[in-house]
Amino acid sequence: MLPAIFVFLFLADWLRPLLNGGASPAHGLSYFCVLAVAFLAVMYVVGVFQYRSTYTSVYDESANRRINLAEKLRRLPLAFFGEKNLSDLTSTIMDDCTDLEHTFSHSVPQLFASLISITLIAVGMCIYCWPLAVALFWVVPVALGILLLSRKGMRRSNKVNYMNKRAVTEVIQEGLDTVQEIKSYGQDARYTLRLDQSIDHYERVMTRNELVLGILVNGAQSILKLGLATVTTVGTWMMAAGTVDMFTFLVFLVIGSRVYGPINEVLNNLAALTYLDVRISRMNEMERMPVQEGADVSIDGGFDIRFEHVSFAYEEGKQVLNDVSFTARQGEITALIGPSGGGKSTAAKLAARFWDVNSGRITLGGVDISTVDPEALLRNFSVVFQDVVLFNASVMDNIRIGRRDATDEEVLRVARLACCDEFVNKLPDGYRTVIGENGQTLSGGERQRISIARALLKDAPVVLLDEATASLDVENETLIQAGISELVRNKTVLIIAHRMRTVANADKILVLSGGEISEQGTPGELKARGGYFARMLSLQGEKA
Ligand SMILES: Nc1ncnc2c1ncn2[C@@H]1O[C@H](COP(=O)(O)OP(=O)(O)OP(=O)(O)O)[C@@H](O)[C@H]1O
Repeated sequence: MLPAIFVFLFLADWLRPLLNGGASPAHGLSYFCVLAVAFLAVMYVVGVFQYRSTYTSVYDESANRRINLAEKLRRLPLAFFGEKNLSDLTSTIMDDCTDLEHTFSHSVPQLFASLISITLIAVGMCIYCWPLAVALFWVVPVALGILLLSRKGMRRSNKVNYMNKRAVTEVIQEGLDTVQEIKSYGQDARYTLRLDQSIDHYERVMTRNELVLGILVNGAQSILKLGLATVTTVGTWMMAAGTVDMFTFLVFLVIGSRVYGPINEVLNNLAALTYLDVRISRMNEMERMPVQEGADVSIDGGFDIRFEHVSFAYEEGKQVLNDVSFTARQGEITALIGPSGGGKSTAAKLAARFWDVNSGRITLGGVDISTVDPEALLRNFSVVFQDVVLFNASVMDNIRIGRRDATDEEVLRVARLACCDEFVNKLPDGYRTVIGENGQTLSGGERQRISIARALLKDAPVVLLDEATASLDVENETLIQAGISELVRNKTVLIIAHRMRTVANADKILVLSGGEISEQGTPGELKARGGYFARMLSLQGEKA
């Protein structure tokens, strides 16, 4: 905008007298040098201000958006993560936010700046000589019209591109996650073919969509070029008719050669804005997901867990638990056993409100857990699953996750109880050794011992042990019993195990089969009844 004004002032002062054969210019070159410097200074100050207000605020906003999305994810029920691909969620938080950030820091400010300067120039030119202004600017609404009319198609093709790109990411992610299985079962060629096909498809569709987009944007930009031709034609005709002077005609030609640049920017930026729709709708989808609500109440009526007529299905029509009722008492060990897929892990996860029940209710110390905030509820739980998740940190820090403010001595005590000493002492830096992503440098049994140490450190009143010792050999399982005994002392313990020797000391055993409780009682009672437990005992050659 300012350069155009400068050019106009200079031409009006220096060229008009020359062309009209009149007086000499009113201002000398030095005046225009000072004016140029002043204009440059104003442009610089405005630029800095614009950078600060636009970029800084956009990046701040972007950081907040990422934190809000991550915070939202944290509060979503686990069901959400079961249905979603994790790489997809990461892409939404990182890539989509980056796209939004880039568009709002670059395209949107440019779009508004260009629109404002074009409007001001157009108004100025209309006041100066409206017929030539019409000849110069008639192309703008036509070009914008073409682009706006094709927005629906652009949105559709952007969505297809986006989905195809996500599909490629998923195939790559799956390949990385399952590299061991792919190699073991000789699936390399099949996997590579699948990856090739999905990349090929993505490229083909994207090239076609880009071509369509290119034709539309270039078509609109080509229309713009007609503007200069109509200015030349109308200007020449008006000069011949004596209704416009040479200087005015020249001003329009000069402005005409400059003004279409910003208009092209507007067209490009408008096209870029259509890319955002699908990204914004994905973020909105995430933000609209219902979170698990509940009050931050402390449980003070003991820690008995009661299942009252609980039914649950992960997917509609596929019932996993059916009218299940039982009580796991504080100070007792309640064991859940039964055939694979019977619903044992599901029951344990429902008790910790990883999912919400479909009907019936679960109470902890008499409080309906669906009314308790999941984080507040989990403060009462120590959980040891078979699939242990470890962080890329030292052994010490991985155990300290159980209780962040634990001293080194407390961490070492529980580590010893969980029999971690034996393998940790062989690591190069002992408890300070960083164990790699998800503890990849450790064996299954070692990872499980760290997980038990974590639970010991947390010392919560309710303990869930889901196949907690399944990765340990009999010798280590026996060794670790001291730690487990300390972990479960005076607690409400729900233990899931396939080895009958692991549950032989339980106070109560529940057999979950087909989502229903088929047997319950003490180990002695169940053995005498000759049902599932007794059969398993004899199959595994163990004594209750
Ligand atoms: N996240 C999930 N989404 C959908 N279905 C699931 C999910 N987790 C488990 N299921 C299904 O629920 C049923 C019960 O699974 P669950 O893991 O509770 O059984 P389990 O008795 O613990 O089995 P196992 O002894 O083999 O660990 C199974 O049919 C399983 O396929």
